[in-house]
Amino acid sequence: MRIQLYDTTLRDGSQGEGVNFSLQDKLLITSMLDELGFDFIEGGFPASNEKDSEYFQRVAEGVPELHGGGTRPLANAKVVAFGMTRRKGIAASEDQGLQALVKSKAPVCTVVGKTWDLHVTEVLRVSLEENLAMIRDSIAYLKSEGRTVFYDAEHFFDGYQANPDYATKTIRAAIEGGVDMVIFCDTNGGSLPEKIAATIDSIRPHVTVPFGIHCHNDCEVAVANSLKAVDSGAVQVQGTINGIGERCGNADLVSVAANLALKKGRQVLAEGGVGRLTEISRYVYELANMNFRNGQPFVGRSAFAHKGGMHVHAVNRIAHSYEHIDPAVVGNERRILVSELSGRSNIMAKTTKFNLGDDNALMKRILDRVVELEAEGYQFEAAEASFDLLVKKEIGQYEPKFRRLHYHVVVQMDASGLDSPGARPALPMTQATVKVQVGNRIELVAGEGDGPVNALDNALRKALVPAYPQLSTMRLVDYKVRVINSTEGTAAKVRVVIESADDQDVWSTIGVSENVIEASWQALADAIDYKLLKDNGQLT
Ligand SMILES: CC(=O)SCCNC(=O)CCNC(=O)[C@H](O)C(C)(C)COP(=O)(O)OP(=O)(O)OC[C@H]1O[C@@H](n2cnc3c(N)ncnc32)[C@H](O)[C@@H]1OP(=O)(O)O
Ligand SMILES: CC(=O)C(=O)O
Repeated sequence: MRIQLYDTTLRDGSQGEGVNFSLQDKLLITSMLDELGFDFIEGGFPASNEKDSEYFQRVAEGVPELHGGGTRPLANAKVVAFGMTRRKGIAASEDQGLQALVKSKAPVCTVVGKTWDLHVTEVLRVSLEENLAMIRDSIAYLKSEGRTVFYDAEHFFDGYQANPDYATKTIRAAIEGGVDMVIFCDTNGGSLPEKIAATIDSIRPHVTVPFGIHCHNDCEVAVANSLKAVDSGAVQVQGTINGIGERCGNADLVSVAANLALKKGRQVLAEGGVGRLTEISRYVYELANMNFRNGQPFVGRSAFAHKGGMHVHAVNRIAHSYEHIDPAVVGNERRILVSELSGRSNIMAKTTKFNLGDDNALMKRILDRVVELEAEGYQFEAAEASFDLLVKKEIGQYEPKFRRLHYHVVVQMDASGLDSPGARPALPMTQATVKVQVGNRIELVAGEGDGPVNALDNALRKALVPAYPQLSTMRLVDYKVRVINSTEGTAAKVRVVIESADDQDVWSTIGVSENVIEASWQALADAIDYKLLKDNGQLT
């Protein structure tokens, strides 16, 4: 049986700290959710702000095509407008929030209402009877306007525990109002799966309409709770992509979809939708301007990354020995990491592109070198391009493309700006001079930059571009520095990892030294070496 997936990334997800989608972001995410086959997309709270009310007008005109320009109508999903039950003491038809739902023209409206008597009397400060009327009237009004109506029973599980009789009356009021589906919400995220199952079993005889589940993740079990509710008869799961949302977030619909499809044999999404879960997860992180969560189940970069030597040995023989599913099924990929925890199998898997055969002695030599360098502070799992260069050196196929003769970096700052109150000090002047040998030529070149590494990079590139013009297409995209043994104060070693890119590839290189400039030089030099070998076809 199909389980409906109701995405609230654009409403409850936006309630997550630091999350703020622009209108265009919302339209793009809507388009991708629709492509994957999500059933419902809760686009926003039209009574809350202009952006959300405009969203519904724009979706009615069409969502952006993700590949190529133009707009298109939704193909799979229905868009949902969110609001709350009418305010106390007024008719539903007079309530501005409900009017905003009607004005949104969304075919489906979800209204949230109070289940927990504590919230009714102490937060809303209305009588228990008035709250029942607010629920009933609001739903009846939206139904009279021709909408499909879902009722989010806020704090359902806590409310039922506190006063099951009253909680049941609120659900009956929704049904009397003509609701199409009741959604049981674990709003505070404090319930465990056994409470979800027991509460649903207890209320079920009173629920004559289909029901769904909406869980928050405050106990880190929102996905488990959602799956449990499906076992107990829920036909809809509400959640957000990557679990973003208020406080600790919502049930991660990516994991919910994957578990329902792959573990429980339930039908979800459109054909091919499960295979795009990794894509949508990363897309939403990008638009939300959030870092990917490497350890995220199913779709994280590390979800199928094998590091321990014994694991890699086994995975090389039979992949599912250490994988619960084939990563490709959710659009992810297997990765083999190299580190001091590796065995020969990691090295063999990482060097297949060099066609080294199964030369055990060579694998052992490369492994020993990795272990030795990692003991000095290198970390090759973060710098796969430097690992490739290490392999080339160990197999005797490395020819340096340039030789460092000398570099000199100056950072100069004077007292300007310090004397006049309120003035900001000038930026330091940074210059680097680099002397390198390229073939028979000696190049002595100076460069400037925003900081010492930028100046060094500019000078080194300037020195090498005459011999290797392809370096002008390469750029530095990320620079990370980390103190390795911080207890040793200024004598501590630092590890620099640089990410570089050209029009085709992105690669990472590493340097380690007591001196941050020297560590940066090593990583920059490796980045350039890698680019030159790659462009010459010498990395296969
Ligand atoms: C569980 C959830 O996530 S529900 C969704 C929560 N999301 C949001 O709150 C984001 C959008 N919210 C907003 O933009 C604003 O809070 C608005 C527009 C909804 C309301 O703004 P304001 O009118 O300024 O009220 P404010 O936010 O301070 O307080 C909420 C009001 O709604 C009332 N209220 C809360 N829930 C309900 C409900 N289910 N039914 C009716 N009234 C309710 C409260 O009693 C309070 O009114 P009061 O001050 O008269 O007692
Ligand atoms: C409706 C909702 O977001 C909640 O109860 O958590």
